[in-house]
Amino acid sequence: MQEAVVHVHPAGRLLALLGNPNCGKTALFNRLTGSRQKVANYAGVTVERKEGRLTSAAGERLRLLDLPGTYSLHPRSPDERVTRDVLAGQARGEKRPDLLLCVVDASNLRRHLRLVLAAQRQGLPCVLVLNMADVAERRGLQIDPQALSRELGLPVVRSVAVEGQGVAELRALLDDPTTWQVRPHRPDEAEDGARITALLQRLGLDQALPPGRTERIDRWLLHPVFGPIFMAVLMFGMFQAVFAWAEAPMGWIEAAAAWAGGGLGAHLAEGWLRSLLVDGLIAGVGGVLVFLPQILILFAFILVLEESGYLPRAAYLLDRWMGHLGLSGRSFIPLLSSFACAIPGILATRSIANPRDRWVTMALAPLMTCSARLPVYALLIGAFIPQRQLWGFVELQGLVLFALYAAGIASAAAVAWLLKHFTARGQVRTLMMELPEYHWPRLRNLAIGLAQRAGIFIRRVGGIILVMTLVIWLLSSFPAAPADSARPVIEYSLAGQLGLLLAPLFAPIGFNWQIVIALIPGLAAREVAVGALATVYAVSSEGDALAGLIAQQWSLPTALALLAWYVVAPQCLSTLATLKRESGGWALPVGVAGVLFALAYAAAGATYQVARALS
Ligand SMILES: Nc1nc2c(ncn2[C@@H]2O[C@H](COP(=O)(O)OP(=O)(O)OP(=O)(O)O)[C@@H](O)[C@H]2O)c(=O)[nH]1
Ligand SMILES: [Mg+2]
Repeated sequence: MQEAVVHVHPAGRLLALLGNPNCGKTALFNRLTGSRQKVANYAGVTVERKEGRLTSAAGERLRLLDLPGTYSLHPRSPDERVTRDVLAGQARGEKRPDLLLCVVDASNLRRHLRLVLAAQRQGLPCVLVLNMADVAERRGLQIDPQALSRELGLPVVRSVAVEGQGVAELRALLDDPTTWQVRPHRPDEAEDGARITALLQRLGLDQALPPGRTERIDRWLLHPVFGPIFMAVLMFGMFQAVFAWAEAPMGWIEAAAAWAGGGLGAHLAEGWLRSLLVDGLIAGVGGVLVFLPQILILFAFILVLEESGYLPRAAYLLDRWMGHLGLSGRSFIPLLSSFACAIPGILATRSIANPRDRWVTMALAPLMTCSARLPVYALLIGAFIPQRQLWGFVELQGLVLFALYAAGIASAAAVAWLLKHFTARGQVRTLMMELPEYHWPRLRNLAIGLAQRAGIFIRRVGGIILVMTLVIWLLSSFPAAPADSARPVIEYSLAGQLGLLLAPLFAPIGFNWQIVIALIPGLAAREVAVGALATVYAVSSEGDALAGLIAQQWSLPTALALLAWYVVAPQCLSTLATLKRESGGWALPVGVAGVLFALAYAAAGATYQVARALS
């Protein structure tokens, strides 16, 4: 039988947002469609096409595509290819747009207008969105939208996307039939530069802007000596804050879980139901949920860094250093995103043009310490590292957390360095990266960002973590022990038996069988290991908090070995699946998993043996 591919497009005319990176396309998209796509102050935030719906002023329903930013229609990186394909009508399952909304940064017309001229040559109707008008005006640029409209032969709308200015005018334009007409354009690309210069001259916009706030700040933050010092202090302060600020809210969550467990325990008769609810549900899920405050503090820092415009500066400062590892500053932002989660980090590599750099960056992403590791780190640090201050102002626990993140970065550096020697290096690259204007982060965006992260974490806790924790509870509770058993009850259960069976394999690196049990469901989501430990210990003991129990029962070398394991081990199946999808084959995920598991075993083993020898 033959099958024909039939593309069925949803109803409604199709609009697409086109523009250079970081000109505010996604901010406008969110305002027009009510979506909450990620907006941040650096180039290359959007790497996929996203769809939303909007209504015109008169009530027509239309579809709008948000596209990755691009400097030209001759794509150099995978994300730019996405945009080119949509414009050419070659994107799979999508028709060619009926109208382009060309977004430009009004304070940077000379560069941004090039793409507008290129868009006009596509033979599609265009509207020019003069975004960041607030920034341009603050810097003393007076742009007359009507004059610009006459020069370009396009409708022009002044906009401040983050405040919703210009949105109503755009909606109204969509009801005007002339908006949808293709206008004549000049075909010759070679003349674009001269044309833009002449145009800016005629509009009186060709004077060089005096140095603004951004230049003044950068004199310090990009200073060869002061810049790196500032960056180090900033990162260090971030990890200090994660422990220092989270203490109180963590106490509240712990108290709530203990209260719920105690209350339920008192009302239910001894038996499997009580064990399921108290040991499985409350111990397991509460054990993970307690780390929410720390995760949110970490994300608050990351969001402020993203919105302020500091991130590309950090990339710039690290570029030379990354060059020694065979990478460029381009890899910095994908790697930094991986501190939240490796999956968006791997997606962000689409903005890297060089294929070799791209796959190396993807391979390194799992080594960056994702937020799912934070609960495990925090649990072990809380149990084994005393709460003490060094030199009167440094929290020891925060220092150890900083060291663990640094260890992840150091192992990534080591792998990158090895890869540099074993793979063909790409050609020498100079970092071409825009340094955006600094912005004050908007409180509203920050709150939305944090609420989204909290939502993701709570859904994980209520979903995969809950399910896995209950599975662990089942496996650790059945089959039940005989009435006259001499050994601990849990050793009769399936989980106990499996753990005991696998334990010899992990004995050389200091793991006991309880850890082994916790690591297996940890493959589904790293935090599950914490919930699983909480459940395994709750089943086999009475009521103490997990941190206290493991502090009694594990040796310090065992705890350090587990930390070392967690720094390196590629314990997340969804990351490996993303690696397969983005690299288009099995070689990368299988290679990464193999190498990193071997490294994790070696690192944990070395840590264990050294710590034992020293203690
Ligand atoms: N002051 C000001 N800031 C804006 C405006 N529009 C967007 N921004 C900020 O500019 C930055 C970039 O916005 P995005 O919407 O992520 O830009 P984008 O064009 O989607 O960027 P890519 O996805 O990387 O191509 C963010 O920090 C926004 O908050 C505006 O009109 N005025
Ligand atoms: Mg975007």
